[in-house]
Amino acid sequence: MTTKTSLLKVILLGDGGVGKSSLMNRYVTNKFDAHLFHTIGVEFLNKELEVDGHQVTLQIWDTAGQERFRSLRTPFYRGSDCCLLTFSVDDSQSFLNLGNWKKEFIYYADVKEPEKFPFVVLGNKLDVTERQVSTEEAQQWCQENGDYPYYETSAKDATNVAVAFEEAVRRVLALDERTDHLIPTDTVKLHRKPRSAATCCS
Ligand SMILES: Nc1nc2c(ncn2[C@@H]2O[C@H](COP(=O)(O)OP(=O)(O)OP(=O)(O)O)[C@@H](O)[C@H]2O)c(=O)[nH]1
Repeated sequence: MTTKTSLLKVILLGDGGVGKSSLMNRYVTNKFDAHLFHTIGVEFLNKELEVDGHQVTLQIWDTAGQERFRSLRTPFYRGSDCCLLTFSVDDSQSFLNLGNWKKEFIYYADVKEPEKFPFVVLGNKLDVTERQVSTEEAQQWCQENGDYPYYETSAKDATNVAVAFEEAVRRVLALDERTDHLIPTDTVKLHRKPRSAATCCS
């Protein structure tokens, strides 16, 4: 019997500097770089995992948060199975911008039923001492905007990073059986390259 693996595309969106690349790198390579450059365009990494008995190849797309790279990132929104809306708990503006990121995603990904789409919200840089966004206000935003799961993460010390990505997978798997994503595992090695050649650098 051939084991089946679901190929899921998850995209990280949020303001420049909130830690999207760091979250992806922490999750996939378990490393943290305190001196990352801004992402230009989009890049992705794959991670294989098992969630509740399902084999999954998670394709994590990391996008450039800076406005000047908007046209380089939006073409990659389509086909996303889940969107991780990310802000930094020490940057209130990045929190205020969550709604804009959601709108941008829905528009460019051409989401037909936005109220059903699985968004997960990440409040990153939990390790910092000077917060500008409280847990309560972030939870409230999530509740009022679609009852989204909310995770406070630290890419620096790895707090909640894996559980947040796993929750994203659970949300997608819960939607349907993902039959359109089921591919034999022996074809999945196509996606095992550490970095996509089609991506730009950070
Ligand atoms: N203290 C702390 N710093 C972090 C954390 N995550 C990221 N950083 C730092 O924040 C800076 C920006 O991180 P990036 O991962 O490049 O942010 P980004 O959201 O990908 O930025 P863009 O590529 O411009 O969209 C870097 O100096 C990181 O080292 C964290 O959890 N805690």
